[in-house]
Amino acid sequence: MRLGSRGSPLALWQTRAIADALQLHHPGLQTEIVIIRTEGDRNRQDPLSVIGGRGVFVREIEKALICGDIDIAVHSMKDMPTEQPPELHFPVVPARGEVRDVYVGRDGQPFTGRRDGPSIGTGSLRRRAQLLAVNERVELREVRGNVDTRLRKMREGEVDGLVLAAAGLIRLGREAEITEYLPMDVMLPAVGQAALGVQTRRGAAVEALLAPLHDAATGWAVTAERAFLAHLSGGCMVPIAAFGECRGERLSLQGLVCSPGGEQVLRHGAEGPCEQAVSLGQELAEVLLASGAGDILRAQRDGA
Ligand SMILES: NCc1[nH]cc(CCC(=O)O)c1CC(=O)O
Repeated sequence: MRLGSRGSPLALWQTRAIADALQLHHPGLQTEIVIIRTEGDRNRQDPLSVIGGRGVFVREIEKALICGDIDIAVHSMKDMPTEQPPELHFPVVPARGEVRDVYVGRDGQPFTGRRDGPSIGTGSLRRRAQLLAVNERVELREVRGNVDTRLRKMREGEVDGLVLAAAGLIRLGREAEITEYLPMDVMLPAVGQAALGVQTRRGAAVEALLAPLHDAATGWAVTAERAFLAHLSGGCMVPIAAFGECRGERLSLQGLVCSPGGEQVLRHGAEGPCEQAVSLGQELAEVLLASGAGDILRAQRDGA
């Protein structure tokens, strides 16, 4: 089985984890990891908002999947646009780990409760807006590069701190650098954060082999989060966040839309049966639209 992956250390860790899980369930299965360079990997200079965030880390990988160069693709679910080529899908969603974002501070001082305005490296509109909403004095900078590069630049003094996904740091073995886990009420994570997107051609024979990797609770949660995002027609260019969680048969979902400067934060929650994950996400999006999210999203799209 050929598994397509980006070449970053995080992407390779994630793809190896899927290959290992497959071999555990199917002893003797041969796997090969095929590294695919994406536009996001090639273009390290321009901000993501200029090269067009939508799908820049996935398009080439999807092409390889469609033409049969690889059998499955392993992505960070967070980086996947809500729409994908009609012949592709995610047949399984493996269990996700720690979903929260974290603050990594150069001097080890936590972010929450600070009165001064630290300089923080993050290009994510979602993170920028939520940081500004709790501390309008923060100075936001874009620090590009993969997780290791960003940590190095921060340690060298380019910024006082970084906000990153806990999952990425933990996977790279750099959990010890975490200064503070940001509470969900300060920093709601990205749709699909910490989950892996295991993508195949619809109906491919490999789907039977993937079946044991599915985690129903993560699957429902991610389905609701992505339905929420899709209903807002949001990509990664608008400050949108969501977090779904299954407890038994029930699914709870929190969703957030905010203005880029953090002045306006619209946040609501919903709860329902797991089986209704899609409508739960859509209904929560409707609640936010009714409370003014449409204006924020429109202004962001027109003005950006
Ligand atoms: N945007 C890049 C990206 N894609 C997935 C992760 C981390 C793992 C995850 O959230 O699934 C990261 C780094 C980060 O946001 O800190």
